[in-house]
Amino acid sequence: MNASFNNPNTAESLPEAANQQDLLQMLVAQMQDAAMLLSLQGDVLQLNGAAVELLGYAQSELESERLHSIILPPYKEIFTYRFEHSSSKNPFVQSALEIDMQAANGEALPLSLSLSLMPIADGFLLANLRDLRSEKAELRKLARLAATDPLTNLANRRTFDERLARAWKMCTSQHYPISVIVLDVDYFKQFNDRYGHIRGDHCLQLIAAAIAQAVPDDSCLAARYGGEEFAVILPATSASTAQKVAGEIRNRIADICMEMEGVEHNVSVSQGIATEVQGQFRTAEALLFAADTAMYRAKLEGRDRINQSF
Ligand SMILES: Nc1nc2c(ncn2[C@@H]2O[C@H](COP(=O)(O)OP(=O)(O)OP(=O)(O)O)[C@@H](O)[C@H]2O)c(=O)[nH]1
Repeated sequence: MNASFNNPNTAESLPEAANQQDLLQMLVAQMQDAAMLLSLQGDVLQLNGAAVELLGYAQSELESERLHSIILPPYKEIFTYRFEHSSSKNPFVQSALEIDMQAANGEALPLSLSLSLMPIADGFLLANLRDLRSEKAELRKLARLAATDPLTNLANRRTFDERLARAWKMCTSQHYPISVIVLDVDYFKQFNDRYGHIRGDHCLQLIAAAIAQAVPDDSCLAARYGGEEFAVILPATSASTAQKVAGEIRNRIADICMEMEGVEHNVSVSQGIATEVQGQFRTAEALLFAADTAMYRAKLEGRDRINQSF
């Protein structure tokens, strides 16, 4: 194909098209949005300027290619099949579909792709490409915000509940133990009353960081469960290992020293642990409730201690 490529940003009238196909190519070249002209079988015939800019390929690099050669799984095989079976009687048309396409620099570009039939001669497909990178980044940011407690940066209660349900299912189906630790800051009302809520907030941040550092790996989750209450999920973790994690949290919190009004102030937490090993808890909620009850026992027994539910 030998279309004359016009500058899409000027209002100069198009040169007279010799035939409909030339006219189609001229129109594709004029489009502001990224577009390609394809044969019905997906051969790339033309990229407009916006498509060259988006994908980074020169027209000549894709001319002998088929569109599915740069579509990434899971749609690669589907597109290969659909193009192979595309004909003027049964063209492969597609409304906006989210796919990943390989750009010239190797990057996987998330795009919305639609394919429309241009009924000229035996037929062409017009592929419209919309860049979804900023939308995806925005969605990831929103998902992160929705999952995180803004004060401490730990997971929030909703994330905790979802992860506990998933971890419970995985561990009980595989007959792995699963442990939960519930932690509550001791005498925190007094702290707030004496030093104010802003210092109280800073204290919660330091405690959250200490808990996060004590959590063994990414399979575990530390969350802010409520005001001054935290919780940790330890999948595939026995009661004795959970006890060690709780001990590590206790040590790290003991190291927190906030100097206020010339006085050093230490904080402590009461912790309750519950572990599901052989079907003693029927649900994840029952396991969490047992850890919470164990934590309250730790409070009653004097605070700054770890209580295991049996
Ligand atoms: N600064 C601050 N304080 C909070 C926050 N959330 C809850 N609190 C405070 O945490 C305190 C909890 O007090 P209580 O439930 O009476 O418990 P406590 O004083 O820690 O006593 P025990 O738990 O019995 O050891 C209250 O004063 C709440 O206002 C928060 O986000 N920031």
